Amino acid sequence: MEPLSFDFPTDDTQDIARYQSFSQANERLANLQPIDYYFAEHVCQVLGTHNALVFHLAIACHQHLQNGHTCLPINEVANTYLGQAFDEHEQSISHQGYLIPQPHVIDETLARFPELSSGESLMVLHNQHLYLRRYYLFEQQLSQALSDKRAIVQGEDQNLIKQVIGQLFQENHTDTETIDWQKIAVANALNKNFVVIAGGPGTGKTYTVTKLLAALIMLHQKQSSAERLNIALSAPTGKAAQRLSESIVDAIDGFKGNIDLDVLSDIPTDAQTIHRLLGVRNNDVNFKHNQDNLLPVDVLLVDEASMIDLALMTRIFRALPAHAKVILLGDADQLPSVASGSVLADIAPRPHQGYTQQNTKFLTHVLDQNLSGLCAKDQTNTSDHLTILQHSRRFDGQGGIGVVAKRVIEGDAKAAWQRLENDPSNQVSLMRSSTDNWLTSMAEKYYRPLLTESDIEVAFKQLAMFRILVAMRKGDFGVERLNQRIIEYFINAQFIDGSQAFKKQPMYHGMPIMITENHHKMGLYNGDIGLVWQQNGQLVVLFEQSQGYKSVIPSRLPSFEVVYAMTIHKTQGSEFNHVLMALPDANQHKLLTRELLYTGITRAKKQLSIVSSMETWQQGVKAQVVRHSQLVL
Ligand SMILES: Nc1ncnc2c1ncn2[C@@H]1O[C@H](COP(=O)(O)OP(=O)(O)OP(=O)(O)O)[C@@H](O)[C@H]1O
Repeated sequence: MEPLSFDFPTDDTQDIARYQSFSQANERLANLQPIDYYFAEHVCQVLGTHNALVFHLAIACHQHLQNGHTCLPINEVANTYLGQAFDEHEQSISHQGYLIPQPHVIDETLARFPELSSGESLMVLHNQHLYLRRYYLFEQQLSQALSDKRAIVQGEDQNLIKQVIGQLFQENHTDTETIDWQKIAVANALNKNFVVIAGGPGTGKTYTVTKLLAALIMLHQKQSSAERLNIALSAPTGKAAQRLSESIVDAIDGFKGNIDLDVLSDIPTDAQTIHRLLGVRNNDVNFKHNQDNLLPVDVLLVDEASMIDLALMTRIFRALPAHAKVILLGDADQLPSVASGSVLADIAPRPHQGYTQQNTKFLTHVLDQNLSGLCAKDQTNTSDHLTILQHSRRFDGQGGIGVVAKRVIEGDAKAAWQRLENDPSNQVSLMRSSTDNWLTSMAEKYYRPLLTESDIEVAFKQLAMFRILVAMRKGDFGVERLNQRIIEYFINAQFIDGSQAFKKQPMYHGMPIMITENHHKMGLYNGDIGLVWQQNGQLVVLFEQSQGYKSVIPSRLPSFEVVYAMTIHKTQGSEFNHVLMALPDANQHKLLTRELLYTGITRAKKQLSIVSSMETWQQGVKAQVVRHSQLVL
């Protein structure tokens, strides 16, 4: 392929420049990756143009995708420099960058390429946003699938629904003003095939959805054939799937005596990862289940939906039969997925926008309560598919963890900090001692017992007690350094044999590890946690399974790392009794966001310790994750 050259317009703001190669472009544009450059080159080649603006917008579009956005909003990049950078020491410009012009210039230029708006070209222009075609199609397909499924189903037997809900929620509300959001969440899922039940930790998402599954089974039993309703449970990670299974088992136990046993026994308890559900194929990015080979399910429940990116969510919906009902559970305030998109946050707008008149009428009838207050004033902006559970049973109004989490997500850094400084509930505290002090005291208390424990069940319970959470991999408060410091402490204190632990890869009894890549054949996935264990004279690594443990010889493990400390991103879907969150120095706080802090805080069940300066804290609470997309419902 002939390299393209780009003649830049000559004017006061733009030098004449000509890229003959990636390295030339790299001299002018900071943070340019070869893949950004070659994508842009390919776009221009297909469009048959040497236009510098199109070339640079294609670079920006590709870079946006790498940064988690699904598209590039043209108006936001107009009048900004792409790839301009400064040399801080010399206080001079290191990369001149490219000035993206005013919106009307962009519009006029892009209008010369009608194929961009056809949806068929490599880069697609849609509503003033540029996409890579693949992501445009993902967004379009998902929007369509969600709209189809969330439509209110006509002809449901509302009296039967009312009867079933009456059986499941027997408590007599004399106070007709009180809104029971759990009850609304159940009813709201019975007249449509797509719902989101959102809420913070402990708001009863799993409890509610278990009642919902019971309702669906009861309706199915009363309405139709002898065939069982085929319900699948799933979550993005192994850990989250395991927690979902456990919570559903607990909820079922709690319902015994109130709900018929033959209904409860039809509720499945075995959740699997989404990848396993869809069926991973070796050396193939496509799943076994797709539009040509649909999943054999009537109801699909997906937990921890905030972790699911646009591409995976689209693939889930592609693989579903038209009649299947989808229930997404999640906390929309948490960090979005690692890969592109922020699907849950996009489709669960907060505060709730209200319901359509039709849906409000349905809820009012089946719940036998006047719910007109839930009807949206603006009927063009409604969220029939959404219920937000409000009341956390884990964090009652008094506990410090719940209060700090709430203040952080509201953006009130000062109030959150004051609570950290003085918490009457003794749940939250600021660690003011030196790093050596808190690190060794935590390692002594929580991690040292693992070194001498001989019961693997007790060891896994001990490991779930505590975790150090950090924002980054590198730096003094990065994962790598903190893990290394704990190992060094154990060696210096002679709790472990230094000659063993200082080999290239430390390996000793009671060492916790985390898998960092998927290995489908071995059934080990990125984020799975194991314990190195002395067994019959040799070291193996044990992983918890729904029943028993998977044992793997260390030499056969996919890549992994020690996990005394881990990044907040990786803890999504997990919880610990005690969390210590160590935040980097103020000058590294660019990575910190409100959502990151909230996610870290809400991993703690009983105790939360924070290592941070006030300045870092304030900056973190102020910054919010921004993900550009046009996925709205
Ligand atoms: N209506 C209720 N009555 C009694 N107990 C409830 C009710 N709702 C929830 N709970 C209890 O509150 C606890 C938290 O509920 P649940 O696990 O369903 O919350 P969750 O939102 O799924 O939490 P997480 O996000 O942490 O998974 C559980 O012990 C559950 O049994």
